[in-house]
Amino acid sequence: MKVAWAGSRETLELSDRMAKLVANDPVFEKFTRPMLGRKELFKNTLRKAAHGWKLIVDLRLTEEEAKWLRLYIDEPAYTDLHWGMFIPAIEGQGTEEQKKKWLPLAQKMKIIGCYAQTELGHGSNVQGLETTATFDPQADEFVIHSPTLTSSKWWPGGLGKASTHALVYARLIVGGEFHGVHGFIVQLRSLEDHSPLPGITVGDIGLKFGNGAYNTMDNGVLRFDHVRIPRNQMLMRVSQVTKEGKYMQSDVPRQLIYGTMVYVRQTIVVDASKALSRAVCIATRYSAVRRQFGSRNGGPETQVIDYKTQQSRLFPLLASAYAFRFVGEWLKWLYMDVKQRLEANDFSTLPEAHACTAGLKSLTTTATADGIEECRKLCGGHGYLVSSGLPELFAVYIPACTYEGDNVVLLLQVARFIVKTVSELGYKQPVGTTAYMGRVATLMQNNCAVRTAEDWLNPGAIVEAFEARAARMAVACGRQLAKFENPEEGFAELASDLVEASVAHCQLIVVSKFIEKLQQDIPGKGVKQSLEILCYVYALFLLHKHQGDFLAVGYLTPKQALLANDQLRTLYSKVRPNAIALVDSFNYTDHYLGSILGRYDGNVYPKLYEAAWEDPLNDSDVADGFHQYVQPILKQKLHSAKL
Ligand SMILES: CCCCCCCCCCCCCCCCCCCCC/C=C/C(=O)SCCNC(=O)CCNC(=O)[C@H](O)C(C)(C)COP(=O)(O)OP(=O)(O)OC[C@H]1O[C@@H](n2cnc3c(N)ncnc32)[C@H](O)[C@@H]1OP(=O)(O)O
Ligand SMILES: Cc1cc2nc3c(=O)[nH]c(=O)nc-3n(C[C@H](O)[C@H](O)[C@H](O)COP(=O)(O)OP(=O)(O)OC[C@H]3O[C@@H](n4cnc5c(N)ncnc54)[C@H](O)[C@@H]3O)c2cc1C
Repeated sequence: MKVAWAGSRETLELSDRMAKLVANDPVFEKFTRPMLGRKELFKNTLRKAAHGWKLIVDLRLTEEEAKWLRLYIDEPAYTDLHWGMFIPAIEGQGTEEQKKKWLPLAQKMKIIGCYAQTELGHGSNVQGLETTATFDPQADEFVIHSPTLTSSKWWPGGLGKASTHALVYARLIVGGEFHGVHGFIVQLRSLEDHSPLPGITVGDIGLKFGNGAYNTMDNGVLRFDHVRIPRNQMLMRVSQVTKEGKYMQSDVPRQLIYGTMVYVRQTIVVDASKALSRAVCIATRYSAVRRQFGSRNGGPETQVIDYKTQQSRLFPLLASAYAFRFVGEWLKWLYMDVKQRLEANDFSTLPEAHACTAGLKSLTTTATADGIEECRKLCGGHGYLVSSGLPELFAVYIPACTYEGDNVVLLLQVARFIVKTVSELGYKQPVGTTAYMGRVATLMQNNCAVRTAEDWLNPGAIVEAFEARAARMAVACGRQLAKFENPEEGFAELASDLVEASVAHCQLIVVSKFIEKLQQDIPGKGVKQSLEILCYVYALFLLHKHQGDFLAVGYLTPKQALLANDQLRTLYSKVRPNAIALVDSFNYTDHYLGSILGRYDGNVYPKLYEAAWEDPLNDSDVADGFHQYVQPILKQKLHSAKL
């Protein structure tokens, strides 16, 4: 199962090597992180990033190894935005000449870049950005300016203190005409002494949610006062401005300017399974250690993992972690395919890639953020201790529901794609993830054939149920929209229903990709069978949770919904014997898990007890401040017993 989770034996060995490298290096210690003040915390992150980079250079790590190293270091740093957004943006939107100039500098870390798109006033609405880039043909330069307070760049990671350069998204003005938002490489700080260049005001935006957590990152604010950059620092693959001041659009679609977001959304889906599996690993191991009630004749109490309620909350999350792992693998493939096509100027699959990355980013991050919090509750009171690892994991993870596109805004993008597909059904055969809509007549007509709980153990029955639900919800939205004279007004009015239809479509993708994965050759005794059980748990859990949808569209009867739930209970009993093995298969070191509750050796209580004494409050028996603030109250002489 370790191999199945990792993807291959080579990846398992490689990731294991990187995990151990990090776990055994004292520089990457992270247990004191929540106790550190902001300055200390940030300096420590700089130290870790420098040490990480040194290892990459000294050990000549490959890109793949460096990515695993970053994962196991487990600390957001400015380097994420440099490698994860600044470099990919130049790769995707720069001309060959621009790539030749900027990529070697960035890849050798001679410059440090960030991705400065969001502003104080606008994040989701990219076309609403206010920063301007006005072309001055006399000087052959762009003038970058922040005309209002709300145009201040706000949020970019790495901008606050570390970056020397930024990829700034600004409204292009040529000859007094606006040409929409484009990307510009702007130097922010001196390469000599790191001080801000003239016309640049830059700093950190302040503390964020939770202790430690995302506060290792210097999310920044940036303002420009008529800052001049050479013309060739506008990324010009999509459109060009000539020396003479002529704006030219190439054949490349304008949406390619959003290409970096598509890339990162894809990586976020892959990462969702890592964050969720980590929380699930902690909660599962601890649920086997923890015992409450049920002692008979002086025997041991019941392990909480044996309670059906614990299983019905925990096992769907375990199954979701595996489901997200496999859909992430598929999405990576889809992205690589689109990337190759884009390089060959084939843009036909870009809308599908946008809809899939946006929808799956939204679906998996929402489920993961909620899942981490559920795991905290599954660990009872001890889950609330920082030493459980869950509070910091939650605090660091939840912004994923907002960054790279607010999850609701992204589902509305999926809705546009679905509605368009439905409206074109008469004359255009849908392909890819919407191919099922080509069978819409059958899906609208056929009803579920399940008669017994065992009938639900059938991939065909499951896929058809999810297809029928998604198709019927999409068609219902299409019919409702048709009643509006103005389609945009209709879209705004029906937004909540459209979001639900998008969720149904995305859940169908995850379920189908899990089932497709099981059609592959999966070596290892019992591995495929265990994955099949998890796949059914994932699908039937969703079906149970959203049974209202399946019933409302008239595909299922209440009896069939009840049978699905009966089958789910049986499946939980099948997961139980292998639950610990299924989380051990993630192959996480204790360092990476960062949790006393999730320790591999299960030695939870002695370690919790020991850790309590390490809290600074326990440095002395009498706390600082006692004599000043508590003792006077204790010694106070009141005239009356009543206050
Ligand atoms: C420590 C030691 C380390 C050592 C070093 C080791 C190094 C190793 C390597 C490490 C690598 C690390 C990797 C880490 C990964 C990165 C970490 C991530 C951290 C997160 C940081 C966060 C960053 C951000 O948040 S950046 C800002 C993101 N912002 C958004 O997402 C904004 C959301 N809004 C939008 O996307 C748009 O504005 C939108 C889509 C909502 C609306 O846009 P619009 O212009 O108004 O468009 P619209 O009219 O609706 O649609 C027009 C048309 O275009 C289509 N469309 C829209 N978007 C896209 C798209 N992206 N692609 C393609 N097509 C798109 C849309 O569908 C419409 O189509 P039609 O209907 O056909 O016209
Ligand atoms: C930790 C973190 C790191 C970040 N890093 C970066 C970075 O490196 N670079 C960068 O450029 N940006 C970064 N961002 C910014 C991030 O991309 C934006 O915050 C994000 O895109 C959401 O935009 P917003 O803040 O404008 O939200 P808003 O759009 O203001 O959202 C507020 C509410 O309005 C709703 N809403 C908005 N529009 C609609 C609509 N059309 N229909 C229905 N509901 C709507 C949303 O659902 C949400 O509930 C980061 C943000 C965070 C939290």
